[in-house]
Amino acid sequence: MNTIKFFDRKEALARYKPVPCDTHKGIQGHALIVAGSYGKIGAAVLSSRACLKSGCGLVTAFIPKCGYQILQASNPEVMTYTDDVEKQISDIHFMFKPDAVGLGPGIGTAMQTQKAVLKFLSKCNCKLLIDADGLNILAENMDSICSLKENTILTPHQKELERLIGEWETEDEKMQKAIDFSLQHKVIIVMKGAPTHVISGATVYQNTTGNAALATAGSGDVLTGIITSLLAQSYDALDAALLGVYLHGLSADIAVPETGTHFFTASDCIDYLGKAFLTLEKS
Ligand SMILES: NC(=O)C1=CN([C@@H]2O[C@H](COP(=O)(O)OP(=O)(O)OC[C@H]3O[C@@H](n4cnc5c(N)ncnc54)[C@H](O)[C@@H]3O)[C@@H](O)[C@H]2O)[C@@H](O)CC1
Ligand SMILES: Nc1ncnc2c1ncn2[C@@H]1O[C@H](COP(=O)(O)OP(=O)(O)O)[C@@H](O)[C@H]1O
Ligand SMILES: [Mg+2]
Repeated sequence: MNTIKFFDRKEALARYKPVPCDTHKGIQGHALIVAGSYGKIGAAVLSSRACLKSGCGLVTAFIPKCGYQILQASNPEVMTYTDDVEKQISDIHFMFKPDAVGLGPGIGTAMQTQKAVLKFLSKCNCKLLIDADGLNILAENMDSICSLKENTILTPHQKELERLIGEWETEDEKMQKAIDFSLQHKVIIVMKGAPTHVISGATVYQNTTGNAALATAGSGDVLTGIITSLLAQSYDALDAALLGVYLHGLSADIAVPETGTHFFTASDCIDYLGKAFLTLEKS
């Protein structure tokens, strides 16, 4: 069994980079969030807002046409590109070079979306995180995994992980299969759960923040936004994954004494992110 390293405040401080006082939005990173479909534009709203609220200079969301007004009204600071198709993504196109892309929350697995994602993956050469339906599409088209750039971040919950690596019988077997997958495909796996493990080849980190309040719709979409933001701000993939998971959990830990567990939603996770970042900035 591999040794597990605990990722705590000391580890987070060692990786955290304060924002330089002479920076500007043009060098704070431009992230692209590819998310949403009819009925799940909320996933795009949450992930793009979390991305912006984690320090990214510019955030653009690529969404189906039906999400335009919802997204612009919910997140006025986020720019949007829309697909030509109304209810789902059919062709991912944009006119700038993103520093990082977060792809998958709420996009569904319609055939035209699958084709669009596979085409995008075959051409994408920037830092990339794949979540949710992006992972489900990958699992249904395993050949395309060869086209992923080294250190692409995958953020599966348990069910999505099973679709990617197959079933397991014990927790040890699950961990070993995830490690083998990470080694074979040279990807970083954020194995979401309670607790979350970040797997980079044979190295496994266990996160030390987070609580049951995160068991609520959209909290994974928020995590996608946070990690993509850190990637765009020039954190390397492993540091972005580790710090993102830590801050996401910490935000919920800070929130819960004030909100309670039942009341807490994914939007609260975003609202308390500032206080989570402050615990690193103040030291
Ligand atoms: N407001 C929105 O627009 C929202 C959109 N969402 C999107 O909806 C799509 C479907 O996501 P789902 O994750 O619900 O669908 P999935 O079918 O991928 O996963 C749901 C299944 O996985 C199981 N599962 C999830 N986490 C688990 C865990 N930790 N341990 C064991 N089993 C677990 C559930 O019990 C259920 O059977 C995704 O694209 C997602 O991003 C969700 O994030 C919810 C909010
Ligand atoms: N009981 C729990 N304790 C700690 N973290 C949790 C718990 N339940 C869920 N989470 C976290 O919440 C997030 C849920 O992600 P996900 O299942 O993708 O949600 P969604 O797809 O609804 O956005 C993950 O980061 C997971 O680790
Ligand atoms: Mg999810």
